[in-house]
Amino acid sequence: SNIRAVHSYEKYNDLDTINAWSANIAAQNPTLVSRLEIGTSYEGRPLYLLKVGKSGTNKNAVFMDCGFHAREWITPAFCQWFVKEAVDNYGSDDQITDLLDNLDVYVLTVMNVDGYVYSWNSNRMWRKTRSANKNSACVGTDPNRNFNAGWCTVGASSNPCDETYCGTAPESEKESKALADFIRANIGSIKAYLTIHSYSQMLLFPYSYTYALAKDHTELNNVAKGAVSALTSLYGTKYTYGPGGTTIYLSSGGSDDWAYDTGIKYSFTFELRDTGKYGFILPESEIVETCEETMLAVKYIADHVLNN
Ligand SMILES: NS(=O)(=O)N[C@@H](Cc1ccccc1)C(=O)O
Ligand SMILES: [Zn+2]
Repeated sequence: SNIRAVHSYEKYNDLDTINAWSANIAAQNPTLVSRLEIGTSYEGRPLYLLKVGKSGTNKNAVFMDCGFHAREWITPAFCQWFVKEAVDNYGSDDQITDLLDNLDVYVLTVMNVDGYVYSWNSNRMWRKTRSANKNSACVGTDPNRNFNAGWCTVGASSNPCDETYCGTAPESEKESKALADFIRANIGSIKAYLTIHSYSQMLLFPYSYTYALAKDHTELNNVAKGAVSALTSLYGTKYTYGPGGTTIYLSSGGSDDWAYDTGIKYSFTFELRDTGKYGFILPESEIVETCEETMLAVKYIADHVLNN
């Protein structure tokens, strides 16, 4: 039908509503927001990237994505919240104004668009992409096992029927390749990579594909510590933080490890609310609090990037 759902920041929005929202927020804030397409998905849907920041030349940037895993609906909700907060508070909130004057924030609101649509229409617990696998009836690749970082060595499966299927090769998925191509093309300016997942209430950083400490471990650990205390200060939500391998589990092919090894020092994975009571099916009543507290952590990291 041609009836368009009304967008709300306090509800989960389907992909059509999100795409209408991203077109509108760019059109209504032409000096702060522009929308570009960085590729198309397996099923042919556009991958829209929002560029948020005062227009200027050779600014540094932060890249943030949401919706890697289809069922993690709180994450696109947070990416939308971030953009809304940025445009609503630019000019009034000093931290936001400083941030957007000096940094661009690239926001990929939904990375796994096909999976997200499938989780709305067919299987709420879907995780992977929706690409066909040769010689298998099983569908999809885990996009967070599909990057060129220790690819398919630990914590990933070469069985297309598994939830952590690594794909046929690094960046085998059109969505992974589009993201990696954009970052490679802008590697000189992108100083931070934030990938937003749920659930567990954790702030993770490289590595997940090995227990070896990242060369920047001490700094990343200190930034994570500060970001988590900023987050916790609002509603008391408890987060743990540390390298992915020891904090959650060993896993390879993750986008954060790939971004870090590609030269983006400030690479973090957020695992938003909750710790398992509702899990991926976080009630809409928790969207606002989750977004508000996560904003504090993201602003803390962006501030560190700006001042280092
Ligand atoms: N969001 S989640 O529940 O799927 N957990 C993540 C955990 C994770 C986070 C960062 C790098 C690798 C793995 C996952 O991809 O398994
Ligand atoms: Zn995830």
